[in-house]
Amino acid sequence: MIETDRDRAQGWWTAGGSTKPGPDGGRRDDLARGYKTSGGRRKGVRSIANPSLPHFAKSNRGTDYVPLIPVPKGRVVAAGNLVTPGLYLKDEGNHTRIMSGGSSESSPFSGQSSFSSLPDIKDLEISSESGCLSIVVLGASGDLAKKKTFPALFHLFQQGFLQSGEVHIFGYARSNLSDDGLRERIRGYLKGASDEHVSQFLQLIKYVSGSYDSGEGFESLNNAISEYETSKTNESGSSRRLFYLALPPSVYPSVSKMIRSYCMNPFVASIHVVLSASRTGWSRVIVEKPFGKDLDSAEELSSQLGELFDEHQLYRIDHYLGKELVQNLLVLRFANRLFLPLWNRDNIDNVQIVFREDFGTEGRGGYFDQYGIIRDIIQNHLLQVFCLVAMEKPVSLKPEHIRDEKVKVLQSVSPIKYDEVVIGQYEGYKDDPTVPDDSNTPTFASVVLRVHNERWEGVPFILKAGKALSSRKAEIRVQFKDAPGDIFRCKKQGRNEFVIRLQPSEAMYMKLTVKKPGLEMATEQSELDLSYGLRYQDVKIPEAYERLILDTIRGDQQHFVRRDELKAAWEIFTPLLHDIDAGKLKSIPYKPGTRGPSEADEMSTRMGYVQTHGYIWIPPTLSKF
Ligand SMILES: NC(=O)C1=CN([C@@H]2O[C@H](COP(=O)(O)OP(=O)(O)OC[C@H]3O[C@@H](n4cnc5c(N)ncnc54)[C@H](OP(=O)(O)O)[C@@H]3O)[C@@H](O)[C@H]2O)C=CC1
Ligand SMILES: O=C1O[C@H](COP(=O)(O)O)[C@@H](O)[C@H](O)[C@H]1O
Repeated sequence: MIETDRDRAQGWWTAGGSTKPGPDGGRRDDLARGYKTSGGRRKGVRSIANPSLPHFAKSNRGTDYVPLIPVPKGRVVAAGNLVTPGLYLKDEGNHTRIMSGGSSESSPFSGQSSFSSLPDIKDLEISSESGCLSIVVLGASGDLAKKKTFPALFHLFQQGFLQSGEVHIFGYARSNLSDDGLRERIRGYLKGASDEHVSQFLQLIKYVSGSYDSGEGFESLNNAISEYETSKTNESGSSRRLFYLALPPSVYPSVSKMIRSYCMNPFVASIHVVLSASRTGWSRVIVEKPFGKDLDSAEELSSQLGELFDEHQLYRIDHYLGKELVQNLLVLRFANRLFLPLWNRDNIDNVQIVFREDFGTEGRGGYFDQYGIIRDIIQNHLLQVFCLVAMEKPVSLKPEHIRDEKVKVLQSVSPIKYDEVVIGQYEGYKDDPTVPDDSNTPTFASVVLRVHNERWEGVPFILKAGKALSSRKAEIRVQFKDAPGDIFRCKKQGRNEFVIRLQPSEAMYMKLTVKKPGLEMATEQSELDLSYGLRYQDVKIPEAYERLILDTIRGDQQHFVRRDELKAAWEIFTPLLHDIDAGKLKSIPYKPGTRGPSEADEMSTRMGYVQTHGYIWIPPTLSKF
């Protein structure tokens, strides 16, 4: 990409790069990012006097230190204008050079160690939790935005996490809408509050219309953001800018380039320099799934986004990671002595992670047919849950420590065996006019993952998802082995199962064998039951999106998918997906409103799953006590 007018106007300058000099002596990757460089070799920045300035942070991407010196629009950069101690910008007509008065020996570019005592870039960002906040919803006219994104923002507003005085929300899309037009579209989705409260929230929203690939719209968007910032702080740019891409993935690359070129907080950029302590803030981008269709396309998308943003600026959302009981998994596993010695191949026979929906693709057939249930649910939502069930204990709760462990367990998954896969398609799916008549796309799949490590060797993890089934639920079912030495002769009644129901009606329960109350010495299946609705009656469980947007504002990436995690996830499923796409595995038809193909239940039995018979759950009630 070539340097844009906006870059010139906003005056982004980098002082280095890592690849070949570009045509003007700048480096190619800097040009690709839309920055203007100060020289092919790090000439202009060699002599920064004070390497311990807190204004530099290292790139997560590599070994380079590439400071960006922003020159906001309207600021006159006179030759020798001092911008920060030891650093100044020298205007050289077409070029601005970053200069300093110090010696080259102390250059921070002479080696990584120069920066070892500097705060991590993330710490710098987390510290800037106050100041005005601009939330930009791209794709504001769409389904996800009105059903999930705006309602989540509204709930945060209701709970005081977004304050009228310091937040503004910008909707951006192609549709020709007025501010009020967008507000009226959203209003009906904002539930559980007075009209007055809803109106207060809606007043925070402004709409900007523009295309997803031209500078004009994004320039208007940036002007609107800057105007708001100026009205709050008398200075454009001193804010936190959050971009939510509620868009089809096909436009991610162009929209990301536009954001990068036109809309970033000009005082804090990717690999950044903060000009003064008062001008802090950040720019972060939330990206929705699907992140690609297979390993290659996902990697291509990751590289495109990686050219534009640092990993710490990218929040790849998987809304299952925002669900209450998914967030509880690590606490359950690692804060309870009870589970520590049991959670392994010696005690656990099999694990099921199940997603069921009692409705079909409902108007989304065109999209769905391109992806199928494995890409839609299993490769992301269920695999994330799988990671939290199967991973080892992280060193700490730092996001990187947790994500390191997730990557490790993904990398330990053996290649999927096709006799451990069942795929199905519900009858009637192809009635959707947007679905081809010969579609083999699965709307149901059950896939066994095997983890080749000391803890899990031999334990099948059955990941099962389906649409148009008999019920709606998502749960994790950990089935334990039989108790050895069956002196009660109760083995046939069923095994211990620990069930974590993610939805609906969040609950966790342990199915176990007890003495049947009464005079006889007989046994039966019962449960230790923690039903959230009963135990936490006054607690409103937050929506996944609400929680994850708040995490992004706080700069906590724990519940977001890291690039290498995504890659490892695609590595597991890509060969299978390619073979399904090529018709090598056929979807078995099943009737809507059933359990899916019976072959899936047969496979679960083959994997060792023993169904409990005659177990009846009596929902607890306090009425008798
Ligand atoms: N706190 C609470 O809310 C509690 C609720 N309960 C309720 O009690 C009921 C029974 O509980 P539970 O035994 O755990 O769950 P279910 O009876 O729903 O399912 C038990 C297991 O059997 C499988 N299964 C069901 N039907 C068949 C079939 N025809 N062939 C093969 N496999 C089958 C299910 O698979 P699949 O997942 O594919 O359906 C699941 O793995 C449920 O409704 C449960 O929600 C129980 C305890 C506490
Ligand atoms: O990501 C998706 O998730 C929904 C199910 O989400 P849930 O929170 O209601 O369980 C699913 O319907 C959709 O197909 C998929 O794209």
